[in-house]
Amino acid sequence: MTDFEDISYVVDGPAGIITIERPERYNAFRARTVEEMIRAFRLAWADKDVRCVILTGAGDKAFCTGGDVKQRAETGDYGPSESGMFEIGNLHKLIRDIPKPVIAAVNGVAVGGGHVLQVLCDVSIASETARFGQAGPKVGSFDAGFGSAYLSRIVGEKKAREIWFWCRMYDANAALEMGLVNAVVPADRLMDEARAWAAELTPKSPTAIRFLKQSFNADTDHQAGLSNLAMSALDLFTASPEGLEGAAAFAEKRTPDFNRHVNWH
Ligand SMILES: CC(C)(COP(=O)(O)OP(=O)(O)OC[C@H]1O[C@@H](n2cnc3c(N)ncnc32)[C@H](O)[C@@H]1OP(=O)(O)O)[C@@H](O)C(=O)NCCC(=O)NCCSC(=O)CCC(=O)c1ccccc1C(=O)O
Repeated sequence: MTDFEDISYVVDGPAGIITIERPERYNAFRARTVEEMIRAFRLAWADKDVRCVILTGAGDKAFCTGGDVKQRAETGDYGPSESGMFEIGNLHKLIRDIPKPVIAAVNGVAVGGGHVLQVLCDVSIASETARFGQAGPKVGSFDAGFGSAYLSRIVGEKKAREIWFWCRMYDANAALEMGLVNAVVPADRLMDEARAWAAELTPKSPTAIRFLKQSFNADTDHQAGLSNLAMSALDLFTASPEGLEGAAAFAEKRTPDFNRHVNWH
């Protein structure tokens, strides 16, 4: 496919490889990026030769840094898309619903909505240089759906709350220790390792894997409802003065001032 602008999609043996191609924005996504990823995942779903998907980012700095905060500071949204929608929730559901394993090849920083993407992948392989974390409370955003609920299934409630409330960054070994990733390899071996994991799937029964994936998902599928609610809440929050202050502060490279928004009910 050559008509992608923000991503690339290539089929390499049994793997459909989706690469976010916005290194100048640390592979942050805008509405168009999300829409293109959805198209690529659908191509991978329909292709009988593709046995798994590898999701990665261009360059050696970032896997994905979530929503494009500069775009949000400029226009108050994540920019135009063909559908007119910002379909991040549909992308999350697609990563879960595609009946083939999705491997995150985390080549750099995975933060905010970018971290949520790697959390939702079936397995994650990290380069030694990868870093992980959530940033919502720093930039006027949050993911109260899969990004928090499913994360706590992976690392446990205490750790998930630490990750979200304190917005710290964790290195690849810390991520491995807390079960956030499956393996850590030197940066120059990352894609070979991801391809090797993909090749190992080839002789396995695709139908058994499909049933297994659906079975794992069934246990947390109720979180899709939570995710819908969270997206609606986030739409309101990001347009609020508090949400806008977070994005503006990031774009202006200053500390946000949330003090006047303290408002407990
Ligand atoms: C990632 C950093 C920690 C890296 O720090 P550092 O190594 O010091 O590099 P920098 O100099 O900061 O960054 C280099 C360069 O990249 C630009 N950049 C980085 N991140 C972004 C971004 N997200 N958007 C736009 N641009 C970005 C940065 O400005 C620099 O450019 P220069 O031109 O050189 O100045 C650090 O960069 C950092 O903390 N980044 C911000 C991370 C962040 O806050 N991400 C967004 C979190 S909110 C979110 O993702 C919402 C997602 C979403 O929309 C959503 C909605 C509804 C439900 C769910 C979701 C969801 O979960 O996805």
